[in-house]
Amino acid sequence: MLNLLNLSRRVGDKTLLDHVSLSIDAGDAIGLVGPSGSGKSTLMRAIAMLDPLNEGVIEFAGQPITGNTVPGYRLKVVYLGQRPTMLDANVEDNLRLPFSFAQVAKTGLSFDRDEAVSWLAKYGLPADVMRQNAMTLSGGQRQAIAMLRAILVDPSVILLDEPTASLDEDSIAKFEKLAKAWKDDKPARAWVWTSHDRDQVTRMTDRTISMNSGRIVS
Ligand SMILES: Nc1ncnc2c1ncn2[C@@H]1O[C@H](COP(=O)(O)OP(=O)(O)OP(=O)(O)O)[C@@H](O)[C@H]1O
Repeated sequence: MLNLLNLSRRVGDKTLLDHVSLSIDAGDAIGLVGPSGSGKSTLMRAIAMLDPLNEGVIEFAGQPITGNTVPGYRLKVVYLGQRPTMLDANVEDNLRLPFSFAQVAKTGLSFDRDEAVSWLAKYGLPADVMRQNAMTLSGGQRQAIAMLRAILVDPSVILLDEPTASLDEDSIAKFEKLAKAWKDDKPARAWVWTSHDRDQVTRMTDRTISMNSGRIVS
């Protein structure tokens, strides 16, 4: 589904990614591990095409992604970081936000409130949370809303970059359950998940890739 070929990223004289190649297949659940500073976030952001590359090609569904194919690709391959940005607005407005983007409108997707409410319920939140200001949510709830905002646009791959690093045990369990519900819903869905918690990597992924110094080492 997704082929990364020889991705390199340099900033000044520093090499952040050094000729990284990787295939992500439909249904994959990949754990990306490595010491702090080894390049995991840099690789995840590169896969999401959020940062420029000096070298390399990203192919999605057999097509190299460049120029006018990038915006559509960004809807299918989505990055979720540790502290996602929320609008100072209610949860519903936050969930509706992607649907105001021209690129999403082009796909014909529209915001489905009932679907949003059913995902909230899977996380254990009642429908009236839709009216709550997102700034008043707990860290775990905010992360769940950020995940739902991604899910509602129907991506193929989610890049989960230490999504639960700052959460308590209960919120971690609920987030993992929500993520599993998304993945199990369609077998072709895939994720790459970075975490310093080895137990979480074991729970949430089928194969592990290790990075060091901007390279995949195993
Ligand atoms: N924009 C940038 N400019 C310069 N150096 C950067 C930039 N972004 C990241 N780096 C450096 O690249 C290296 C890899 O950073 P990255 O955040 O990808 O590591 P990581 O493996 O995700 O670490 P952690 O596990 O702590 O999150 C680090 O040395 C970091 O300081």
